[in-house]
Amino acid sequence: MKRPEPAARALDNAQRFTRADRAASALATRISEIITYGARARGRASLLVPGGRTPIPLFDALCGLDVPWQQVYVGLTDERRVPPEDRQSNARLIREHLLRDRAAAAHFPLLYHDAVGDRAVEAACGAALGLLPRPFDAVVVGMGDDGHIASLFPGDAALARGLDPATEAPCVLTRAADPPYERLSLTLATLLSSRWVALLINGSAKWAALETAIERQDAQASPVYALLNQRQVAVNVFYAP
Ligand SMILES: O=C1O[C@H](COP(=O)(O)O)[C@@H](O)[C@H](O)[C@H]1O
Repeated sequence: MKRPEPAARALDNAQRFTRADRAASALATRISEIITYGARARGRASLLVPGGRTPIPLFDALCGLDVPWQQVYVGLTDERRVPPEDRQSNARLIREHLLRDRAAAAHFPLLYHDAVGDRAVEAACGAALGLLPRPFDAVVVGMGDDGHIASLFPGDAALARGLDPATEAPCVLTRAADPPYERLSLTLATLLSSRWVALLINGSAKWAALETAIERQDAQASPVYALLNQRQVAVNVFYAP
């Protein structure tokens, strides 16, 4: 089967590094340039980042860089439905690894809210996101070995809503199998409302999952395919084995 554009282009143009810390450092430098430019040009800049283990070296590299952080609004691509002090919280991860050193001056609206009812939780997520300048200056997306992006999981009941390019919903509630938490995920349409997008992946298993996604051409089976195979904004893949 012919590899579809623009997904194939994203893979062909991937920036490959020999080590994860080198990929993290190059991505941190690029992000610092983008958000510094955005803050100077428009007064405020926004940066969305994923949770998980992969971006930790990126956060460690980025937090000490010379950026007008007090003009930067940091947000998450997704969150677990747990309070920010919980060990599973992505907000806690961001506070521990990114919002320190120079980056401690950045703004960080929380996606999680202890609202009652699923729609209220989604609405609170959307309201928090509304505090970030749009289009976002830079969005970094992570990916699981199963091809999930943000918290948009294959087989999840909310996946179609999360991938719908026409949705006006900024956030959807989803459910992960492992660990079994309810999640809050930005919809793909929201993730793509950005001036610049990167996909950060480490490890040969994730690269193989990316290639499988492009071969299968099925976003329901591999949500990352929907991220790669769109023409709204180019996806810059940063990869280290
Ligand atoms: O649960 C999550 O998983 C993915 C991938 O995490 P990693 O540990 O394999 O890097 C991440 O992109 C997502 O934001 C996070 O909530």
